[in-house]
Order: sequence, then C-alpha cells, then structure tokens
Amino acid sequence: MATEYKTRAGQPFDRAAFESLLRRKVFLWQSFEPYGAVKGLFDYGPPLENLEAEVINIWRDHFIRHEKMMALKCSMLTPYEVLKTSGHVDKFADFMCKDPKTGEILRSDHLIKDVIESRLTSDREARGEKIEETEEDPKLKKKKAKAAKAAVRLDEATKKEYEHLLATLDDQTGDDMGALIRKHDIRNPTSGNEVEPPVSVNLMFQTQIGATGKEPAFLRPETAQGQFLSFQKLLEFSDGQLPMASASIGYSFRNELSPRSGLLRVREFLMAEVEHFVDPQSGKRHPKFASVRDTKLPLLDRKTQNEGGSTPQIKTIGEAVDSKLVDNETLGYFLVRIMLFMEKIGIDPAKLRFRQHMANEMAHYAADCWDCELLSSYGWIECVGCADRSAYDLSVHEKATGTFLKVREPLKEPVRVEEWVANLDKKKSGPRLKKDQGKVEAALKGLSQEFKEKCSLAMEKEGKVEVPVEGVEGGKVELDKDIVSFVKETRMETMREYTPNVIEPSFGVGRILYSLMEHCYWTREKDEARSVMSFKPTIAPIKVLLVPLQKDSRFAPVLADLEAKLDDAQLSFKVDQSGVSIGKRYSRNDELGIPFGITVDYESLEGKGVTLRERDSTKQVRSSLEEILDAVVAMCKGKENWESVQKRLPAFEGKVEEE
Ligand SMILES: Nc1ncnc2c1ncn2[C@@H]1O[C@H](COP(=O)(O)OP(=O)(O)OP(=O)(O)O)[C@@H](O)[C@H]1O
Repeated sequence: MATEYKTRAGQPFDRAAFESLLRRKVFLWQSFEPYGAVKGLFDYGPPLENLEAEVINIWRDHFIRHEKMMALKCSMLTPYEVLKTSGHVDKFADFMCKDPKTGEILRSDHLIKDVIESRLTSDREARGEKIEETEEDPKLKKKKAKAAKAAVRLDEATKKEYEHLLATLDDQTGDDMGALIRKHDIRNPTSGNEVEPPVSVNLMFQTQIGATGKEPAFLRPETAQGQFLSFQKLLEFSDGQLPMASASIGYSFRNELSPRSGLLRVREFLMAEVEHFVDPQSGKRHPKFASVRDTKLPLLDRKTQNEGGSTPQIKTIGEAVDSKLVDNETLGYFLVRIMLFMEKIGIDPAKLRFRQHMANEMAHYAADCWDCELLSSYGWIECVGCADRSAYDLSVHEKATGTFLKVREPLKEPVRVEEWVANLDKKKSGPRLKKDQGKVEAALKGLSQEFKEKCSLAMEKEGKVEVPVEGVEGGKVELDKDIVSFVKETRMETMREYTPNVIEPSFGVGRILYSLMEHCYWTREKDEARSVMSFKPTIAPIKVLLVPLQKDSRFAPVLADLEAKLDDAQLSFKVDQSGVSIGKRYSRNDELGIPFGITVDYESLEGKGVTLRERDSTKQVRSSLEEILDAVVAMCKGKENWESVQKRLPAFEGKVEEE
C-alpha cells in the first residue's frame, strides 16, 4: 500500500533531497568506496557517529542504569557448537529465489511484496487515485498521467486478495511463498524472467578460530547467546535473586541476501539487547508494572493482521495484559519502556506502532512477540523485536553441555518427593562403555520418569534395556542389569530448581538512527527550500554553533572564553568563522542539526552579552554570556526547554539575520 509519508512539518518527503543532505554533510556513505563499495556495509561520518553515541548514552541510562541491568560485553566470534545448539545453524535462514537466466538472487518475501505492491500502485493509478501529495509538481503530474495510461486496473476480488496477501506475508513458509509465486505469476521485476522456487539460505558468516580449521565458528548474528552462556555469573552477581536482567551493546553480522534501503538492511550492525530472566511460576509479573499500567500504546494485533487490517488499536498496557492480548506483565512493561525510550530520543510518536508476530513468524518456542515498528519513507520497519523466548535457550545449552543453567531456591517447607532414578555402577560400566561413559551418564539423567519406570520393568523381565544416547554410534546403547539399575527412591526436597524464562527486547541501532533522521528532517520554505535536522538538544551530535559577527581578530578573546566554558560544561561545539553571512552560516549548520547558535558581536566586546538563536524557531534571546551558557547547558541536559528560556531571558531586539 502506498504510504503517504510526510516530514514532521507535514510536507511530502523528498528522499533524494534527504539522501543528498546525508551525503553532503557526511553522515554516512557506503564502505570501501574507492574499491567500488560493498553492498550492505556503511561507514558513519562525524555527525552520525556522534548521534549514535548520544542515542547509546540515553539507551544505557534508560535501560541499564534505570532498570539496574547488568551490562556485559561478550565475544563476537562464536564457536560452531554454540550456534548449532541454539538452532541458528539449522534455522537462521531466509528464503531466496534465483533468476536462472541472470543469476540474480532475490529474497522471496521481498520479491512478492515488491511485485504485489507495484500491481496495487498501478491499480490505484488506473483508478486515478491520488498517491502522493506532490501533485502540484508539473513534472510529476505529467509522469503520473503517463503512468495512469499504462496502469493496469485489478478486479475487486484480486485487489482484496493482494491486500490480504501483503498483510499476512510474514506468516508464510517457504512452500507457501513458492505457491504464491506460481499462482500470481510473480517474476523478477528487473528481467521479467520466471524465478526458481524458494530455497532456504543460512545468513551467518562462517569462519574458523585458529589456523587448523578444526574449530569452525561464526560471527554472531545476535548478542543473546553470549548473555545466556554467562547466566551463572549473572546469577551470582545478582545474589541469586530473580528477576534479573543483562544488557549488551555490540556488533552482529548477517549475510543478508539482498541488502537494501540504506541502513535498514545491512550486513554488520550495532545491536542493544536485553535478556530479562524471570521465574515462570511468578506469572511473569513485573515489580514496576503498576507504574506503567495506564500508558497507552498503539497495538496492531495478530487477529487484525489476519483479517487484512493494518490499523493499530490504542490501548493501555493494563488493558492489553489483563485481556491476554499481550502475554504477560514483563513483556508489557518492556513495550512501554521501549516507547518511552523512542520518545526520549525524538522519534515521532505518530510514526511508531507495536505489531504482534503472526503464528508462523514467531520462533516455535516463543510465547509471544511484538515488534516496535517505525514508519519511514520505506514503510513500517521493525526496529526493536520484543520476544518472550520462554526457557528455550538456557534449556538447550544445559542439555548440550551438562552445565547447570537453572536457579536453585530454598523451599518454604520441605516436600516429600518419590521418583525413579537410574544408578550406574561406574566401576563396572567404565571398562565397557569407555569413551561413551559420560554421554551415557548424561542420557540416563535426562530420561523422563515415565521412561525410567518402563526401564525398571524391562530390566526385571529381560535383564537389559536400550537407552537413547546422543553422540554415540547408532544413537542408542544397550545396558544390562550388571551395570545399571532403575529404582524408586523417596527423599525430602528442600530446594526448588527451575529454568528461568527470558523476555528479550532486541534493538537494531542503525534502523533506529535512520528512522530518527527521517523523523527529524524537514525543510524551511523560503525563496528556496532549506533543510533542517531537528535533533533534540539532548541527542544532537553538535550542541552549539559559535558565530562571530564577522571575521575580526577582536572577537578572539570572547570566543576563547566561550570555548573554554563550553568545554568545561562538556558540550560539543563548532566555530564557524568563515566569511559568509551569518544567515548562511546558520542555515548550513541547521542541516547538521545544531540546536543552538551563539553570536558574538561588537556589543559583546563591551561586555553587553551575546545572542542565542534556537534552530527550529530561529528566534533569538540576548543576555550575559553566563546566563546564555547556563540556559544552553540546561537545555542540552534536558533540564529546561526553549519556551521557558524565552520566558526568562529578554528577546533579541536587533535585526534577526536569516537567509
Ligand atoms: N540486516 C539488518 N540490518 C539492520 N538491522 C537489522 C538487520 N537485521 C535485524 N536488524 C535489527 O535487529 C533487531 C533484532 O533482530 P531480529 O532478529 O528480531 O530481526 P529480524 O526479525 O531478523 O529482522 P527482519 O525480519 O527485518 O530481517 C531488529 O529489530 C532490527 O532492528
């Protein structure tokens, strides 16, 4: 569906102009440009690198400090076995279709989405529907009229089917997508060729540790596994108390099949992930849920999507959790905290929604999953995944390694427990089982009560049993009554052991930064459009612009004083002493999103203060250097806003020189 994407000032968004600003002001560029650039890899220039640092600072404060999370830094290089156990080796894949004639590789869901969306656009053009608000542009008008002539009108049933298909695309398996491609004659849009059926391709970058090749490894595709494998240390650090949470900020790598949409789909990206461990018997309640209960969120649920809808309902998180729309309090608490974080950094609340995962989209072990999606000129994009991963990860790693990854908690009252146990006579079994001894021991421990009871009966009857054992030849071992016995034992239990469940908010920092830049971008309509990046003062990459009225060495002492004071206040600043007019200097720095400009003029030399200009309103106030600096520091630390500064400091009465 065509999204009428507008800037914060309500203007049609001009992506070409926006991208040109990003290039001109060196926010980012494709990596290794002199060698022809590599798709899906980007370098950040000073404005974006600083913006990222500011956003990360707020993330650390909002999550790690405020929620008392345990920050971790885990290795990016990950042994094969870890990711085999987690399921990534077998399942971390996307479906791709190959164009057999050109060799082009296309991601199956993107291919379907692009073709179906373009058919729907063509249908709207054929119906003469207005697609974007750029109708006034005569060139575009002409282009549209031409497109409308060539456009293909769909019948109502097909149109409905296409709309439903797009709303439910995330729910399709590889086979489903193959069937859709055949049914709707979906071809490679660039060549017009038919494509081969979807095949699954793993997205991890494989490598090896050491030179022998004996230790295969991957660059991690997420930071989570390192956090799970640090579980015991985390539990020790939190004095054995749950709930507890770890957090990690670091790079992840995915060999995306068709990187596109700039920073939205790249092959190397910064993630900020939280693993919140909770006792499942607590009903996954959150101690601070009451403080967020009445917060309203835009929630697009699974049912609405299944019916082809895309409009979220506004509900309080209290209502959503009470009605079980959101599975539990902890998940609900994090959805609210994610939204508050987004608002804190300056994301437009009208361009944010939470979308529930469809049944097939969710990992098989997940209890519930919601994505925080942000609207950009590319449509709604997942920027944070918030999943309830249940006990899956800790359980599989415990099973694979034999490491205890549970919580042990004293019971209020001892409980009498009757259970079947398998007793292995190690003296006798050692020489017979040899290297398999450990594996058999682990397998016997893992047998269910039911299976152990059956084994005891079989032993009595036949004197031997067959037990499944992972990692041995044939996958099973025959054991006779000489070396193993199955008996029912009664004991008093004083401790409870359980595997915590994990709620995981997972942030893609690059996607958030890109959306944020689009949300902050607008143009000042004057003789010609001038672009502005309205970054909040708290996150702006550079906080202050220092502009002497003219190139004149007499300004040097006041500038030096200002610089020292800004430095003392730990505020980043830029001095623009170039010969061009003040207005031009302001406007070219508006493109960098510098929120405040301090102008030093001849009156400043007589101790009559300096002028402070605010980027978005272009309004100015004048006061003593100390008062202006106090105001700037307060606004950059988020302690005061421009409205209140304007009330307490006199407006600048002189000529406001804007280009
Ligand atoms: N290729 C990528 N480029 C940039 N950010 C990404 C990429 N893949 C994932 N992310 C970010 O990491 C977050 C968590 O990853 P997750 O595994 O949930 O994503 P995903 O469901 O695989 O994303 P998608 O379906 O868009 O590929 C996402 O919400 C997103 O912000």
